[in-house]
Amino acid sequence: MLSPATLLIITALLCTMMLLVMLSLRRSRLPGIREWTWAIILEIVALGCYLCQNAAPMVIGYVLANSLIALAICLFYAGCRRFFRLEVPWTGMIATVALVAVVIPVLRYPVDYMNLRVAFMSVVHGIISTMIAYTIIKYRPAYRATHGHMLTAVLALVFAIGYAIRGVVYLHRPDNTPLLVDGSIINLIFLSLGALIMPGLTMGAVVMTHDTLLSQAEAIANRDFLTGVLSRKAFIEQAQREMARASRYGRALALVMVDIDHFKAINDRYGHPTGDAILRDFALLAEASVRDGDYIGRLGGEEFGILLPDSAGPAAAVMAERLREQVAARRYRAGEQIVRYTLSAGMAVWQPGETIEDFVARSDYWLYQAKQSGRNRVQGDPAT
Ligand SMILES: Nc1nc2c(ncn2[C@@H]2O[C@H](COP(=O)(O)OP(=O)(O)OP(=O)(O)O)[C@@H](O)[C@H]2O)c(=O)[nH]1
Repeated sequence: MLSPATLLIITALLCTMMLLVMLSLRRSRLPGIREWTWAIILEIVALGCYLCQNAAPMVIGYVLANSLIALAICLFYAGCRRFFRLEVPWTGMIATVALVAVVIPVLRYPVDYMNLRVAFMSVVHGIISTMIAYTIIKYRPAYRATHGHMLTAVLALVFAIGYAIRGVVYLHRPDNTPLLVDGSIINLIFLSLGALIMPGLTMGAVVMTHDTLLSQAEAIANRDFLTGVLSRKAFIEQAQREMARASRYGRALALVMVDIDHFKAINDRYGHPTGDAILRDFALLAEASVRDGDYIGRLGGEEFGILLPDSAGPAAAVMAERLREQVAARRYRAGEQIVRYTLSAGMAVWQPGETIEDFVARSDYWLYQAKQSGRNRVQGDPAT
């Protein structure tokens, strides 16, 4: 049968493995990793102190061990707050650890109120585990699947409930056998719960970190770094998905190609950084001008694509013309100077069976025509 001491040794090994995984994530520089790393280090040290309970001075086996355990769970909570870029309530956390450091010796000397100590520590763990679960559920990203976050929150809740039960059970425990000696099944179950909390939560933190890193990598791959609109690759992929949808449901789909006029001259006259700022300015104007569900992508230097699902020619022409007018009326302030710019646009409505290359080429053709006939205008296929 597993003894309490063996359980603690296994936990310490588990924590060490989770520490190595956590250390491997430090390079990501995500907030929260440092606090989570310290939490697991302190947990390992606390387990060492517990194991020495019979050999070491009482202050190490009881006061230091419990204070470190409390500090570890507080630091894990701090890591969660930092992960979501929230303020960390350091004062409350220091007060909690100080309370543990005071209450534990009071419940140990001169009379050993062991069951009361266990109940007290269970309350501390239960409250902080609930706060961890609440923080993760409340602040998890709303715009994507968050299985890793939910896993961690559910784990924290399970631990909170387990600690609540443990507190109640130990308050009603008839004998006062020390936990490290008590080989009863109920003690082993509760010890396992306490032993698993830090490696379990750390595993959840690792999954949340991976999830965040993956979504950051996706954003980098799919977004144009200068303007924040879709990259060329992501825009073309989206256009292909919308073409399939238009084909399946017999819906309209329009593509407007936009090119800022005489952009080279803007760069030459005001400098490259101002040219960059104009590209960002245009992207902001375009984003404000399209409907939810439309897509904007930067296809090359100063060329953008706007994809309008469920829009036939007239609706797309109205949108393109409105954007052209807004840009022509725009006075962009760059330091002391006011920069004015215009755009040319070519528009095409997707024809069933048409490939993405032909669709883009048709819009490009009309963009070329708009440039040739004097710029600052929108042109499109007369059939649309
Ligand atoms: N500032 C800035 N300039 C860029 C960027 N990408 C491309 N360009 C510049 O955009 C300019 C495009 O010039 P052209 O292709 O001659 O086109 P244009 O001057 O806009 O002339 P038309 O399109 O015929 O009206 C080039 O000078 C590129 O160096 C960028 O990311 N930032």
